[in-house]
Amino acid sequence: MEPPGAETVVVRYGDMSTKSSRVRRGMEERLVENIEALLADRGVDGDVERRPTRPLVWTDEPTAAAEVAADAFGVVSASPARTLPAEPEAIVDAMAETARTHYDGGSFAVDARRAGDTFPMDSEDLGREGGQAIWDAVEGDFEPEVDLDDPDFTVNVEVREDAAFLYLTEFPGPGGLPLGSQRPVVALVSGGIDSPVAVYEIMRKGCPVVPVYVDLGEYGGQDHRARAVETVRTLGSYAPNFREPLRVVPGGETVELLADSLEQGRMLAFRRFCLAVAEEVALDVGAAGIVTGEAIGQKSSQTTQNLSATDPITDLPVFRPLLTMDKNDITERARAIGTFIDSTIPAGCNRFAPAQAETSARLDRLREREPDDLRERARDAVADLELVEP
Ligand SMILES: Nc1ncnc2c1ncn2[C@@H]1O[C@H](COP(=O)(O)OP(=O)(O)OP(=O)(O)O)[C@@H](O)[C@H]1O
Repeated sequence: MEPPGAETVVVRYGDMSTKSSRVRRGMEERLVENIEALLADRGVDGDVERRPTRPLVWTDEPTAAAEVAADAFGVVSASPARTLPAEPEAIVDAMAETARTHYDGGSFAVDARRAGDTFPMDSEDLGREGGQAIWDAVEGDFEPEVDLDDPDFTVNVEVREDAAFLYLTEFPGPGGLPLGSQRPVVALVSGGIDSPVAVYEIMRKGCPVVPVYVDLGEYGGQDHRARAVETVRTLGSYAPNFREPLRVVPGGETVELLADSLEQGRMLAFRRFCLAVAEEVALDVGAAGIVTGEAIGQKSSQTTQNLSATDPITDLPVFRPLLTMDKNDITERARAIGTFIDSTIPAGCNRFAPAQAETSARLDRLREREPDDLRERARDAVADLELVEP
């Protein structure tokens, strides 16, 4: 719902506001570019204006533009709004007009906020005057009731030094930092439920992502790969100006070798191979680290002991945004961001996991058992990777 005369979107951000003014300015510019790219990608008109603390989108489609802006990383919320002079009379009149258009009975409230000290009224008085104006505007047709705690209808106003913004709805955003405000990372995407959520979470913190899928050959198959491609496509819709093709790295030969030669430690040797692959790609693209979808104890291969045995294959930091999350919460997140359906494409792959899972691997034993040339294998596989545009 938008107020009559709405012609803008008020964009609010969170963590960026704690930065120094120089850093914040850079991030605001980044955020503006990202919102512009999202609007263009989704075919919604809008001109984004960088303003201190509140970027605006000038648009003929405020509700659609607010929904798009609320998908930008860094944004806490976005509201389709009407811009008004920062003057009590103009604001109170617009509140009454908004109520005449949208109020259809029940309780109501005015939520007024004020920044700066040039406005000649405090927010409580503005709320009271606006409430009275709304009451007068609708009492002929309804029996209005004021309820400040749980109203059916709320008219919000944010008064700033140079303008006021009247709005009825807030679309929640992901929070975090604007994409591109951190160095890129390489993400290992298997297309399961977890790794796409990990990618989303690291993007939410500002890191552009180079996605990598290790093809399992006979142990994977077209559908296993399709899950990765589809989830990367969905994730790309949040990052149109940072979209990277999926790097599909042929791992079939190594997976077969591990399946034939290792019972104990097979999964962990494969995980180490994946990390070595990711490191090769990271060196190539200048990425600052590697992202996986692992969470402590979610699978036998993901005990803290096992994680400590896989990481030493790489010198890069391994980022695990889901480390302490529970499966239910991860699944809920996957549904919310739209990757869940893709992740549940039946992959029908052959069983690579050993009958007896290892939960407390020792690095020295793992090194003895795994092929000596795991790194070279990773290097060779990366040399043969295929770029797949999702
Ligand atoms: N074939 C693969 N290609 C790329 N990365 C992979 C692959 N298999 C596993 N990974 C990485 O290792 C992590 C743990 O792997 P695991 O086998 O436990 O996950 P999964 O169930 O296949 O997928 P997910 O963790 O995405 O739900 C994944 O989150 C992912 O980051």
